[in-house]
Amino acid sequence: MIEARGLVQTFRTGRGKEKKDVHAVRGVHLDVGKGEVLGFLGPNGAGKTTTLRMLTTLLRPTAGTARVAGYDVATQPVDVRRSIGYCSQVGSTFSGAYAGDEVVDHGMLYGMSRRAAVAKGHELFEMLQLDGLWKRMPKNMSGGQKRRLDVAMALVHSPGLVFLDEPTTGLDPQARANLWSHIEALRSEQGVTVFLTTHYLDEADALADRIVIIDRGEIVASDTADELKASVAGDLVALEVASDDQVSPARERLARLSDDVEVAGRRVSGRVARAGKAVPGLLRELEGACVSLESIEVVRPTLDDVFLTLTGRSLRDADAPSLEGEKQ
Ligand SMILES: Nc1ncnc2c1ncn2[C@@H]1O[C@H](COP(=O)(O)OP(=O)(O)OP(=O)(O)O)[C@@H](O)[C@H]1O
Repeated sequence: MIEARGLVQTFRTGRGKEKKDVHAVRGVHLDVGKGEVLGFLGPNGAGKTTTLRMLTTLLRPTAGTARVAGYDVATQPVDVRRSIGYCSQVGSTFSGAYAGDEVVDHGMLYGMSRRAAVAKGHELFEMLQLDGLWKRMPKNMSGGQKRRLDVAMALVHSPGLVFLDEPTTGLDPQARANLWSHIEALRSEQGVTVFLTTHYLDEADALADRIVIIDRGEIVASDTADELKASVAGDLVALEVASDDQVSPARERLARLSDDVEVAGRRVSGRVARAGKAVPGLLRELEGACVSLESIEVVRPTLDDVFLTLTGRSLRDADAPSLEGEKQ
């Protein structure tokens, strides 16, 4: 559904001597298959929206090519737009008409008949739990309802591929969870391919089949959340032994599985690849060495651990301000 090769976007900012190039996206390769939910994750300013704007034909790439839904973004933009749905980060600007009429107008803009757009609109209102709000003006809706209306607008013409740019930013936890279940249903019930940008780790973790992490305009990782976590960080295994003389044998057994064992009092911990598989054997060995445990904790790494390992920075704190290139 999406095939991007070497996408580049360089913005020229400032005037006269203050002219600067901002290298927002620096050679992005991406492949997204049919029916896949791709989580496009990165800190603020990493280049997520810029990449998405190139893929949706809103911005012409400085270099590189992309095919979206089978069409070239540079030479066949109208075909691309007809084939996709797009929910922008800022949301739609509504005209002051009723919510239902907004959706119908949007569908007709894509060439649907009024009757087909009304029918599809009602179907989407039901699916997105907007029933009863057809004749409500969007300005009188809650943030969560408005965001779901944005999604309805993106879906009215039944695209097979939908781009959602930070769809849950600004929503309360309940509204976020609610929108997640709708996004999940798009894929599982309707086979829609979803390209989702987010800077929420839990969102990418919960929704995406595959996660692509972008940092400073470059892709630094692409895999399932499980594989990313397994390959980079390893699970943290923490043992609490029953007495001081058991620390040493526990440390020795854990060191067979982990390169970075740490000891703090009676707590012995270390990162272990695929701990779910390794821990039963470890427990048997500890028992054989007469080590008795007060507790054992296995903590799975987060996507933030992955980002930290890849870039040396935390995704939570990272922003990507230093994209500016040479002064012109
Ligand atoms: N029109 C523009 N002119 C100049 N610089 C721009 C423009 N649009 C974006 N940028 C810069 O390009 C970089 C990437 O921005 P982009 O909006 O793609 O990031 P993002 O990952 O979507 O961030 P966020 O999560 O904050 O939305 C940033 O440094 C941004 O300031």
